[in-house]
Amino acid sequence: MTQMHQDFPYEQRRVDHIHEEIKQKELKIAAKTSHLKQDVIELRKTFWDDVTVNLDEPDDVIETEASIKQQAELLTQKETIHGSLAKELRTLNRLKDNPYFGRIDFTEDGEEKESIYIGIASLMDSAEDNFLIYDWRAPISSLYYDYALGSASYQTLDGDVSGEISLKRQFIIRNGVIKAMFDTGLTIGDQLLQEALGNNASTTMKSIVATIQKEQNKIIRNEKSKLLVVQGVAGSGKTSAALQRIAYLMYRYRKQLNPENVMLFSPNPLFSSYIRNVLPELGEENVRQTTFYYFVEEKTGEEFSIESPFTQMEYMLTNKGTTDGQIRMQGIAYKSSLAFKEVIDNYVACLYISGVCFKPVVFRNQVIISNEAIANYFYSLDSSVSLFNRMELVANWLLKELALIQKREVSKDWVEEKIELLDKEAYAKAYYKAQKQAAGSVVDEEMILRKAVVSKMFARIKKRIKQYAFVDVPKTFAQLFKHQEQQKDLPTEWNDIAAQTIKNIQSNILGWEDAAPYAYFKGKLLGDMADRSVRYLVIDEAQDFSAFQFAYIKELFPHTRMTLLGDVNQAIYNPISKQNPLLLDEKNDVERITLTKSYRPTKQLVQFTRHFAPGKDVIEPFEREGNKPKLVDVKEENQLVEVLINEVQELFQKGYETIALVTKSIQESKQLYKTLKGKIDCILVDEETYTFTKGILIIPVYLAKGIEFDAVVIPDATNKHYTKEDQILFYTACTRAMHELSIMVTGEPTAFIKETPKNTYQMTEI
Ligand SMILES: Nc1ncnc2c1ncn2[C@@H]1O[C@H](COP(=O)(O)OP(=O)(O)OP(=O)(O)O)[C@@H](O)[C@H]1O
Repeated sequence: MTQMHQDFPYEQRRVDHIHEEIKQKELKIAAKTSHLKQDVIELRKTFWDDVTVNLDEPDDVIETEASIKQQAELLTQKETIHGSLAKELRTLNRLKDNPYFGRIDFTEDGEEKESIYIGIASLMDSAEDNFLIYDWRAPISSLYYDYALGSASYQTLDGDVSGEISLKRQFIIRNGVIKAMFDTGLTIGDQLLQEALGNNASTTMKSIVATIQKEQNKIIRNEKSKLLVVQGVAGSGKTSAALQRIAYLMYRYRKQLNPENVMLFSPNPLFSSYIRNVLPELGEENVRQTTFYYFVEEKTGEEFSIESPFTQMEYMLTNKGTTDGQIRMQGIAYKSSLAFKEVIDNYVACLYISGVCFKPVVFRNQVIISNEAIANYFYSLDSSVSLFNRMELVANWLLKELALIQKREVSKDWVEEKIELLDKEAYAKAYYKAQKQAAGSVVDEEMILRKAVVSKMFARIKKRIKQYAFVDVPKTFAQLFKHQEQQKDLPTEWNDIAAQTIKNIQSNILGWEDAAPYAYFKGKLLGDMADRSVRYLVIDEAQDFSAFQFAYIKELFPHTRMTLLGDVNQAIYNPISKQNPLLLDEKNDVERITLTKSYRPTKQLVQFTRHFAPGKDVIEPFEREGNKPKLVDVKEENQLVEVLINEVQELFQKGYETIALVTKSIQESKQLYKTLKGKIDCILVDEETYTFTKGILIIPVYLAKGIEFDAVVIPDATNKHYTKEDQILFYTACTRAMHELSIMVTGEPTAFIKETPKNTYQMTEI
């Protein structure tokens, strides 16, 4: 019997003991909670009994206010305690089934040996003296992730603690029973990781705390740099590390950090729902989560309908050969660059002297303040004052002018007609107000009503003025595309790009490539508050952000610590350039971490896909065995559908639960769905799909990004379909597979397969 087996009875007894301790704690908390709940109900019922309400004198009012405040505070205090007890109960409940996953025996220099058990939360003994379980994020727990047996150290706020690890043990505990335990000499033993990765893919991402790898732990616990940039190959655990990092930060700064202080940009709503469970599973609330699309849409306002990145992608995929497509492609590349940001900055500098377009103030279809008058006032102000500060001065001036006009309007004839049209309620309201204002003196009822009518009509205009609606931002932005001939490094097709952009703006449409530039420009013109509430910003799939977009983000969050995670091999939106946020040559306060090991796929899948990875990075497989990818050459094109169906059914019979037919575009997905519908039970995933389900999914690669499936089938991998330019798309599609990959061709396969050694895949001819 091995050492591990010898300890089994001891370890199971310990688990049982912990189970008992937890039950006792639960009982105590339940008793406290029930008292508190009773208190809260009672307090709500008798809230007013203990409040002395007296409104006779100003002093009495103040006293009454204080008394209500005191009572409310008491209620809030009790509710908060109740909330934190409920949270504690939830944590205990999770620990009851699976109290811990690891143990290390650590002898600190000069101290006695201590057994440290590591789980998803800390647990103290009943005397609150000793830790029965340490939270995986506690400083001492980093020993488990970072070291094998032997000398080891960890950091605390008081300095480094060093010593010796003499045992490292892993557990799989379910429902309070130890299912397996392994002693390991390596950092984190392969067995547990093998078991985690060997399972079927899940429709929601799982936390990886039990098997975090050393290099991932560096990302999770990084605290030094203001900007942490992680380049990691497909399936290396970037998203997993990002989420565990957020959980770590929430724990490390639990006194200072609220969920609103952390923001996560994820690639699309489907992906957001895919990762939504991870933080709650770790006992943390979800943080602010959005996509860059929604973020920008909020900034641009309602003037435009903004094209989504997917529609842009679809346009590019289906219009590549057309003249419009070529022009647009050049436009996208230019508008993604820092050179374009400079063009905007130069244009904004010119606007200090002239050029901002204004809209007239209109009342009852009449211009009451012309746009020329507004422009004259704007440019009469000191030109050293920023544009947005001048906007505020203009707004104040307009409101004053409006007050004078409003006064004049009150006695005009049209008001009488409006009074007659007032409904009973409005009439009564105005009358009541009049009575109150008059307080005993003679009431000029008509005058009061006139004022009420006019004031109501002016209220909307005033509100719009306060929102700077008098500035014609779209028109001012469009002008940028008219006079740039003097700019250096303009793309050759600039005039056509400009014409395309102006046409879109005039139709109230913003192409995705114009969305961030417009939002940036609008912020320069009208003012955009730097967001100080976000202390940590995590950007997943960062390679899909253009240099322009990232520069904009940095201006909006000047004091925020950022973590960027991505893979240059998967940059499907932007042609990868030196300006890509992952490659930016930032010197100050930047730390870079590279992940080269791919955990998602089997060894055989990595040995195949790494031959056509677009970059030159090293890609190491995790040693998990599986089948070689399958290349199915269908000789007769009309048999393709039947072969495809057989392939999918075969995979299904093998027990795979998520099988994705990954296509290049949504157009291809829709076509395939039409063909297969009724023949097999399949689901079309498009931009409107917000949750991810098991089954046979038909999905375009740009929506499958970041997600994984048990098996991936590429329905058409011919060289006509995946040309040289589609390397990133093809690579991204193939790397979504965890266990199996099947590639179909009818004719010549794509060059990427042809250049891959034949011994890395199995070829079948049908
Ligand atoms: N340390 C780990 N322990 C267990 N599973 C892991 C670990 N690291 C990664 N994985 C698993 O590997 C898979 C890929 O992880 P993840 O999606 O985080 O990678 P990624 O780098 O974001 O991938 P991609 O860039 O291809 O979208 C997931 O199933 C994840 O649970």
